[in-house]
Amino acid sequence: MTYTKALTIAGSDSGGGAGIQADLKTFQELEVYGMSAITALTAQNTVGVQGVYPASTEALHAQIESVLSDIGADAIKTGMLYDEERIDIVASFAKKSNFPPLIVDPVMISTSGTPLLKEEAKQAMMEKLFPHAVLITPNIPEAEAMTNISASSLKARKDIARELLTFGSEAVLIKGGHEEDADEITDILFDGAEFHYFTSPKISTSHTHGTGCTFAAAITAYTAMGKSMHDAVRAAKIFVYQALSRAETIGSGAGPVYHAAHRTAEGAPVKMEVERE
Ligand SMILES: Nc1ncnc2c1ncn2[C@@H]1O[C@H](COP(=O)(O)OP(=O)(O)O)[C@@H](O)[C@H]1O
Ligand SMILES: Cc1ncc(COP(=O)(O)OP(=O)(O)O)c(N)n1
Repeated sequence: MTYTKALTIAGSDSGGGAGIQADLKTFQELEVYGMSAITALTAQNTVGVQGVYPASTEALHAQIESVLSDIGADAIKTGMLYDEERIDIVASFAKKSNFPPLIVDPVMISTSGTPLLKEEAKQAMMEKLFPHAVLITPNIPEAEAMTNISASSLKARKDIARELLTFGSEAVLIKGGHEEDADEITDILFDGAEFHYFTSPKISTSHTHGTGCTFAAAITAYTAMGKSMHDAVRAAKIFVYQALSRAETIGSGAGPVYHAAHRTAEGAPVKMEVERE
């Protein structure tokens, strides 16, 4: 048997709910061999982020080099990148012609409010990394921060997707998890030709820690398996819905999603629509 392999380049969450830990749990659950290159350590739990400790640039470069020069990967995901120096390192690998499909989750700030990317590195991420990505996966605050467009309507989100696509990724996925006062949540995938809408009921829970990381990691795993972008997003949306629906109280704050939920869940109510540009 040949393993399907995926690499995550991201920060470590000591609490185990987001970052590298969420990514590796997701890869394992989907039977994808997971590897990691750590950009920064965070001291983090369900209440918040108590400390951020970047890995040296030398250490980051060496981790990626070690993994890719020997084991290789069928798809790669980025999460917390911390600053421009670390973005430059990832971009120096990503620009190589044989680099695997890259999914960029443009992590900027934790839900608890701690910056995970330096403000001045935002532009570098957009200009240096997005052109190498098959997909970028901003949530609503990230999409707004990168475009200065308020994502308050469907029309605005479509405009945001169009603008973000100009940075050169093959597709843009605007996640709707931060939609307030909604019964349903819609994620919008745009590839320049079509808008795909993925809608599910909004699960009423405060235990949403790690949803974005888990979603992007599942997309990466399905991409590594060879699924089309549309099919990878659909399957990942089902995976994260199931994980959210079984999130339990761990710690005293926002608990993590439960990555093993898909083992016993019977599907998920995800609707899909498509619209031509
Ligand atoms: N309360 C919820 N109910 C159902 N799905 C959710 C909920 N919150 C987030 N999601 C889904 O989880 C995924 C991650 O979205 P989001 O929470 O916006 O990302 P992030 O964690 O980066 O802020 C998306 O597929 C989104 O639709
Ligand atoms: C180390 C680390 N990386 C990323 C995040 C953000 O996680 P995400 O799943 O996007 O969202 P929240 O868990 O913050 O809602 C993180 N917290 N830590």
